[in-house]
Amino acid sequence: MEEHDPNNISCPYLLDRIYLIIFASIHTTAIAITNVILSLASRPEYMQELYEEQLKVHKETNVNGIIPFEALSDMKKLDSFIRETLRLSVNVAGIDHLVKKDYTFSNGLQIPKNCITSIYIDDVYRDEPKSFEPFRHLDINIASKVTKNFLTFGNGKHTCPGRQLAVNNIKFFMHNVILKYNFRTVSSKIEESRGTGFTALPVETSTAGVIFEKRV
Ligand code: HEM
Repeated sequence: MEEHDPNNISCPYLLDRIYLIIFASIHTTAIAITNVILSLASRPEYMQELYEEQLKVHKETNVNGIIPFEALSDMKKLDSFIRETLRLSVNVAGIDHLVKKDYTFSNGLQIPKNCITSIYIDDVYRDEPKSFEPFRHLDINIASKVTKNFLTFGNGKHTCPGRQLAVNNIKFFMHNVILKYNFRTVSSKIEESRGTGFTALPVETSTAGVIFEKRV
């Protein structure tokens, strides 16, 4: 791909970039939604609590069957469930960055310029227990909030700028699915994302079946 010259805007260059962002944003959000569906289907014991919350939000806020954007902040339990799923379904390593100048860490470890580094994300998450506790983040109520031990959306200068949009989409989607269906895994067991190398993708690799039953 050609280099970007701010004094001579190239339409093909910009379109290439936009195409990449659209592709990446849809793919990452779809993976996250699949993880949340699998996560809840694996733990149907939380379904009723989440259903009651969605029903309350729907009854209190819907206008002609449509809920307003502001209603998203009333879905505290759903938000926490999503964050806990995102916390525990990340890749073992990732968030690759190019080192732009020689760098020495405080412990003496040196990384030369032009190296590509990956973060050992799995290790960062050991700051908190690895057990799935869906309502651990109730006080945060913004599943996209970046903290030192929550790296799903990266951190620092290049933190994902689409994270709020992604979480909003996941919340709207889950709100509607929970209101319409009861669902559980075919195996009645917890189905995890399956790792391929250091990545964890539910979509391509998981063969877990999920049964959806329409609510009456
Ligand atoms: C659940 C969904 C998503 C996940 C897990 C995700 C994750 C990430 C991660 C880990 C990064 C790298 C951050 C870093 O280098 O520190 C990133 C960057 C980025 N994301 Fe997302 N993302 C998601 C959705 C989206 C959406 C919906 C959009 C756009 C509408 C988007 C646009 C971007 C862009 C433009 C960057 C590059 C930022 C930069 O380099 O400064 N992402 N994302």
